[in-house]
Amino acid sequence: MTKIAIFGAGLIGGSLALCFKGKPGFTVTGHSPNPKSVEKLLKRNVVDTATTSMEEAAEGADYIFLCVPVSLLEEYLTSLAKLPLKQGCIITDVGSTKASIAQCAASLELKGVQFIGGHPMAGSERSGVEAASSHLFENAFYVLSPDPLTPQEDVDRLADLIKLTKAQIIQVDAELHDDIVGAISHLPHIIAVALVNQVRGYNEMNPLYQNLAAGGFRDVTRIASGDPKIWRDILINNRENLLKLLVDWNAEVARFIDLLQQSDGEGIAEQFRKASEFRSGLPERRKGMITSLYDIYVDIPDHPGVIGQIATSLGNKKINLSNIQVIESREDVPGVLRLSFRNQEDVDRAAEELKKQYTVHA
Ligand SMILES: NC(=O)C1=CN([C@@H]2O[C@H](COP(=O)(O)OP(=O)(O)OC[C@H]3O[C@@H](n4cnc5c(N)ncnc54)[C@H](O)[C@@H]3O)[C@@H](O)[C@H]2O)C=CC1
Ligand SMILES: O=C(O)C(=O)Cc1ccc(O)cc1
Repeated sequence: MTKIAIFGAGLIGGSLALCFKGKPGFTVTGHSPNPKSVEKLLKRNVVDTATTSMEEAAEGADYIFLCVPVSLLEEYLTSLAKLPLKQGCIITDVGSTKASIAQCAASLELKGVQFIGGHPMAGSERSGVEAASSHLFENAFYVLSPDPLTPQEDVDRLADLIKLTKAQIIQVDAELHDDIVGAISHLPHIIAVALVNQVRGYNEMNPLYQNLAAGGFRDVTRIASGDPKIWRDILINNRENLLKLLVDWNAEVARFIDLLQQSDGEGIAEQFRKASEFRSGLPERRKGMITSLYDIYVDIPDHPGVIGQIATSLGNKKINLSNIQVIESREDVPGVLRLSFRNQEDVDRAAEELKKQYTVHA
């Protein structure tokens, strides 16, 4: 039996556990210091066994996944290094930053055990094991940041296991990872939060701001709902990169101030053209980062009961909806419904079914 131990089975750890659990030859153990969390893991059937004892969870494990908030990773790795681990055990993590944990691993004496940093580039603004899904990582990138001295066969062994998540594995140096992910994930989270808070301030004077906020505002700010503690840790950990990125962001803001002061319409249009061109080159339907869900959009006439009819027709075909959201709905104007699913198969089946009656944008 290959034993996989998951430390911190929340959104990411729980989703990994679901990818491994039930596969022939594998047994999955969850660890949390909190007895209520252990109980919940067992009740939700996310793991085969669960324990509050770190020693018990780690004992005999072939793979250990550290899935706790970034600020706890080093503490966990340091504690594990003191335990009698199985020879050949691979310890990995899922933290959104990679340089500090790599430095910590390099400073420890890990005898007969390898540490290989990892980061599944998929997730959501939700947290906790309640939001876990075995489909979370499908088609997403999964970064591995091995130290250059790590034997390739160990990296390959971990990669083979991670393939069960259906993610696409890519190796990136830890420092470079933090630089790039700072720009494409951490900075956007700061911008989304700052923008929401700017509008929240205006809304205190006039609640019409909130009422009118739809479409673009919602799309661009979804990630502002991320878990405050998880994001506090990520931003503090990657602060050096983020401070530089925010200087560059200030320059982008200053450019728009300048264009507006000059009423430079051509300059503004040029900014939109360049952005649109780059954005259209982004991978489609790749989960994680900005596009995160399997969504379809349905134009709906604005009359009572239509949402219920759509939900019922999908239910009749046993197609599971993971989320439903009215994006725009005004009197006499067709609204748009965003339907989210857990996998591509459900997206395709739902689109086929709804196309019979509605205009569907997949
Ligand atoms: N949220 C996301 O979309 C993504 C998060 N990550 C990384 O994954 C890791 C976990 O994040 P999520 O699963 O989103 O968070 P989560 O809040 O859903 O799960 C965190 C887990 O750590 C445990 N935990 C929290 N505080 C603890 C403590 N003091 N002692 C012991 N256990 C504790 C929780 O009980 C839970 O099991 C973080 O390092 C994060 O940077 C990586 C990719 C995506
Ligand atoms: O929900 C989104 O779009 C995300 O940005 C998810 C995400 C959050 C944190 C990560 O380290 C990786 C991916």
